[in-house]
Amino acid sequence: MAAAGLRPGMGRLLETAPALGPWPRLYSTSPALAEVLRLPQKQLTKVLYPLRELEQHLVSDTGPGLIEQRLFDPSLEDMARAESVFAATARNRIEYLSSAVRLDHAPSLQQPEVCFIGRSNVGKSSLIKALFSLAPDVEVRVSKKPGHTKKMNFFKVGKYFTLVDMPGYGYRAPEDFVDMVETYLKERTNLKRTFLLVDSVVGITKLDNIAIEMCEEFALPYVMILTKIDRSSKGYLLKQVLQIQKFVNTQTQGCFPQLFPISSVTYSGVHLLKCFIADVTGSLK
Ligand SMILES: Nc1nc2c(ncn2[C@@H]2O[C@H](COP(=O)(O)OP(=O)(O)OP(=O)(O)O)[C@@H](O)[C@H]2O)c(=O)[nH]1
Ligand SMILES: [Mg+2]
Repeated sequence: MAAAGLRPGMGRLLETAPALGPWPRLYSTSPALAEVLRLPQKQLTKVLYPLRELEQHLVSDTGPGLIEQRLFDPSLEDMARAESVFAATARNRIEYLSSAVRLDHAPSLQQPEVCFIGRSNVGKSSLIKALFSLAPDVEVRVSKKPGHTKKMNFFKVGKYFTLVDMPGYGYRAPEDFVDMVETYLKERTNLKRTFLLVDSVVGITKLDNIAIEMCEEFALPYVMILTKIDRSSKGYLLKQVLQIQKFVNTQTQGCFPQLFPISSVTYSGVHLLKCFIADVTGSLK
């Protein structure tokens, strides 16, 4: 079965997977880790470690570090623990808290906070919806039309942290975007990490560059997420990843050197990202 050759701990996690029968698709359509662990190894790597899967297509003499993917390399046990942080239960309430158009309207909380910024339509709300797929009562609105999210939307993840879905910059951005988002990024004291989403099909645009410069200027610790990876061929995605990785390595100071490619459709990369968020907010202790 698919477990052969997998890392320690995976076998035990597999035992907890429900008996589902053979997996019919090329990748996961289920957000639950236990079900992902039942996939054949190739598909499993693609869902849990998309960079590792891409790296296999690099020629061997290109040298290490071309894709910085092993800085954050959690065990499957950590991924399972992170999953429980993101799973709603009676004791772990995951809920929409409030929306704000100004920082002084934001809920005042002591919990660590993470926020998601990026161009309108890049997939911020879709990603948050995918992160909350085990909390189906939480409503996160997504739309084909850019500029859908107009306010900062705050969500509480149990006793662990809050997560903020931001309006997008660029096309149909709200008028007060700059006041709202810049002030938030500059002054929110419990903000632990900013996740900057870049469309993997489009690459880093001029507008993304402005956001990157803002993160750098405010000395924010930020992380680049590459969205919509289900939309490209492997070859194209690899080219984009290498280009963006080079940019991060040479042009940024505050950006975490490991990229997080994700698809909110196939859940590829979403489990790893959940684990990273749980880790940076101190939720895995
Ligand atoms: N194929 C694919 N489509 C995606 C993915 N993520 C988002 N989309 C689509 O992209 C569009 C925009 O998604 P949203 O999540 O609303 O984007 P947003 O960044 O929140 O946009 P604003 O709220 O306008 O700033 C929708 O049509 C989504 O279905 C993805 O991973 N794969
Ligand atoms: Mg949105």
